[in-house]
Amino acid sequence: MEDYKVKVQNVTKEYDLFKTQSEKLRSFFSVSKKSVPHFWSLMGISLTIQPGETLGLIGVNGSGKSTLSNIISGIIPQTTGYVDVRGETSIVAISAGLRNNLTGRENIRLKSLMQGMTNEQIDEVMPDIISFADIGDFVDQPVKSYSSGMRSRLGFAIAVHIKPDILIIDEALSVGDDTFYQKCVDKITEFKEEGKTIIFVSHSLKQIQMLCDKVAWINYGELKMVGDTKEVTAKYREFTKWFKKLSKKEKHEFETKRKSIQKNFSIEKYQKKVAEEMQKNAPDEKNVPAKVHKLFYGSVISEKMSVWNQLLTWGVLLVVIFFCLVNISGYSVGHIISDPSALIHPSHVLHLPGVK
Ligand SMILES: Nc1ncnc2c1ncn2[C@@H]1O[C@H](COP(=O)(O)OP(=O)(O)OP(=O)(O)O)[C@@H](O)[C@H]1O
Repeated sequence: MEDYKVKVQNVTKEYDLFKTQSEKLRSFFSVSKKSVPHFWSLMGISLTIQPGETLGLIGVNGSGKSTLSNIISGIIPQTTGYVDVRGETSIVAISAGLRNNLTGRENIRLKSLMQGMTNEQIDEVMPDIISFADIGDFVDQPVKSYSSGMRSRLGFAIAVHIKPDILIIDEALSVGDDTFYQKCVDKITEFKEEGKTIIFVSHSLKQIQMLCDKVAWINYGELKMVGDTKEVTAKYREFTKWFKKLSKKEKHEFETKRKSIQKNFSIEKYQKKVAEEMQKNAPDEKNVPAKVHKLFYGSVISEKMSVWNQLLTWGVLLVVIFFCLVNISGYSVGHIISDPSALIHPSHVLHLPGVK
């Protein structure tokens, strides 16, 4: 069996850019394919992370790093593709999961319980988490009153103390002060020494170079490069240097072009391309399109209703309405079927008091 901790294969993520909630609801029930603008945040990412490896995710703002780490941590589903996270994994994405209305202490208990810890284990680790987070009396205040630094410190403290198998750190070190930063780096190093797997999302190439064994550069929804930390960060630096030298107009044009590719991405064409490549690499392989279809959709729960499900929903709704009307009319179902007009001439005659 292939030895990996995390494997993502041909992963895409599509967002519908609805303007209002009602537009979203209408589209859910609509059978017609009236187009809503789409945006493909990821356009086919494949990578593996070995046990004990620290993978850095880099890329410009909006390139899809958080989308990918959220998919790996199970916070959001992928649109297509295969995601396998192995072992007894308890993943914590620091940027996510704190409940604003609960206090720091309640959040610690909630997240720890969700990770499968018992109340005794939580009581034992609680003082360590509070001390690591260094949020003082705020621990009994609702998280909504915290500064971004305090939130991040609490998130990080919980994440590292509940001892996950895979730790996902998404931009968490950018908000703390130097002392906290050093504490986090020490903790991450401790994790690495214990052989834990880490996914580290950061804009700081210095942090990436210090902590990561391997780096994946996500560029406007695509995996531009994955491999040795030094090589990938050097290429990324070249790119950012080139980008910074562009004029404001050129930067805008470049970004508009990239975003337009993400808006017009065709999943059907991509699926076809993957099938062609697979067939080219293994000419004797049978049923390649079906295999690729399974790879794309086999482990995905559709966020949208298929046409059949929509028709079924409408069918059930109409049957329910029909039986309600039959009930109100007072006739039998057989009678209504033979004479549908009876539906609008109920058999009951309402006698109002004092009216003959
Ligand atoms: N819920 C959503 N609906 C629509 N678009 C979204 C949604 N979430 C993310 N996106 C878009 O997907 C793209 C990728 O976002 P993501 O947050 O993954 O990027 P990122 O690389 O983590 O960016 P940053 O470095 O700024 O945190 C962005 O263009 C973003 O606008």
